[in-house]
Amino acid sequence: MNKKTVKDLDVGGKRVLVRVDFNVPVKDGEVTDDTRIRRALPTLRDLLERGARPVLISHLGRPKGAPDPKYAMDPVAKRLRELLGAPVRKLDGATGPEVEAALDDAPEGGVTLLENSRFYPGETKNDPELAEGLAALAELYVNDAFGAAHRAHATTVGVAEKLPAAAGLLMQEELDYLDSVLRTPERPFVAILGGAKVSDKLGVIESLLGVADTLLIGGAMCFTFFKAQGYGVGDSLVEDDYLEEAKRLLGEAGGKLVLPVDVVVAEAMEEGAEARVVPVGEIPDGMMGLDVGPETVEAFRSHITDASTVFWNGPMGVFEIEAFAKGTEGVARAVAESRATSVVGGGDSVAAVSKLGLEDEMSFISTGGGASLEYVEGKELPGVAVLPDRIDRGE
Ligand SMILES: Nc1ncnc2c1ncn2[C@@H]1O[C@H](COP(=O)(O)OP(=O)(O)O)[C@@H](O)[C@H]1O
Ligand SMILES: O=C(OP(=O)(O)O)[C@H](O)COP(=O)(O)O
Repeated sequence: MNKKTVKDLDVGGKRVLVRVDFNVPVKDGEVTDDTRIRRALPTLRDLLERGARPVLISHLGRPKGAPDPKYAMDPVAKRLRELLGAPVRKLDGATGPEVEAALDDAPEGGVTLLENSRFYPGETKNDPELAEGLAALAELYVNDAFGAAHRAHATTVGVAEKLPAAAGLLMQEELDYLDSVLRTPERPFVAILGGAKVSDKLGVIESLLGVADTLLIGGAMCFTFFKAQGYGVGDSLVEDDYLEEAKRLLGEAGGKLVLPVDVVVAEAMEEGAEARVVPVGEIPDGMMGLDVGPETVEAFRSHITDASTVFWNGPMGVFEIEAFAKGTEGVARAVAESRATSVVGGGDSVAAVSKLGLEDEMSFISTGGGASLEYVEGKELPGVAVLPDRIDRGE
């Protein structure tokens, strides 16, 4: 990676705004997977050791541009406090005179965590006024939020244009690893896609098919393909705007694109719902597909076993609920057991792998799902593109 990093900045005594991706799963006020927080610690520790005063900002979930207690950063602050071993102060805003005044009183040797950036409507619009307000909080900017680098938002792009900026250590590690392994993968290269951000991910399938030898599709997105094939999908999640594209992709991809042969269905996506396995094409009306079935897991496993490189983003089903977790578990175990170089990316995929205690069996855990997908496609990530290049001394 030829970008300036935090190591190139003279941070001593300075206030440094750090964009982190603390978009972690939260249940009943507790962070249920802290991978993204732990992975940001090296940058935070480096800044603290060099006498900087870090001010952290992140989004959490997808609130609609206004404060929403469900997405407040307090549970994240609590977990960060336990992990960092230095004081963590959490503020209830992310910009404005009150925040500025609070930062003027910042105690030495700790970090300040700002409130969810998506409580501000300007964040996702990359509004220059919000970026200006954020830039007023610090003297330097560091982006360590690889998981959000594919978003051109005020905290990832706008503010980077207004302050001296650099990449954080996690950002550097992610880009260096993904560059070395996925841009020139050892073949066969098998990509596995799942999850629920269907409209985000359907768009990348075409370019992924250009890079991978086989693409295994599970999660919610397979139902758009089934519907495009003319199958009944009951109440499963479907992206109707993509049906034509799905049809075209199915025609063009041939055997490269592998869909489930059976699915787990239930009447509702909830704990205790009665689940059963049905062949694809036999999803009853009033039921929804919430996981891939056992025959699919076996079929996917044989592709994974033959692979030399595996890239996985998105759980195969609603793994948070026991009855719909077997597909994700089966695929996770197959990837863990394979001899392939394996990269797992995405907040929920990583949560699924760590829930099973399989992190150490993967070659690399990427903190970004959508971001790693776009990177593998060969796209430039806006949050990276905006950072200044590193010019070696003597050049
Ligand atoms: N068939 C399905 N129907 C509805 N939701 C699903 C289905 N399969 C997986 N999901 C959900 O997808 C979510 C993760 O999706 P996504 O955010 O795209 O993955 P990642 O964070 O790994 O990139 C999980 O919360 C999971 O419950
Ligand atoms: O969780 C994230 O992406 P991922 O689910 O693709 O890994 C990032 O924090 C980006 O979140 P967003 O997709 O709401 O912009």
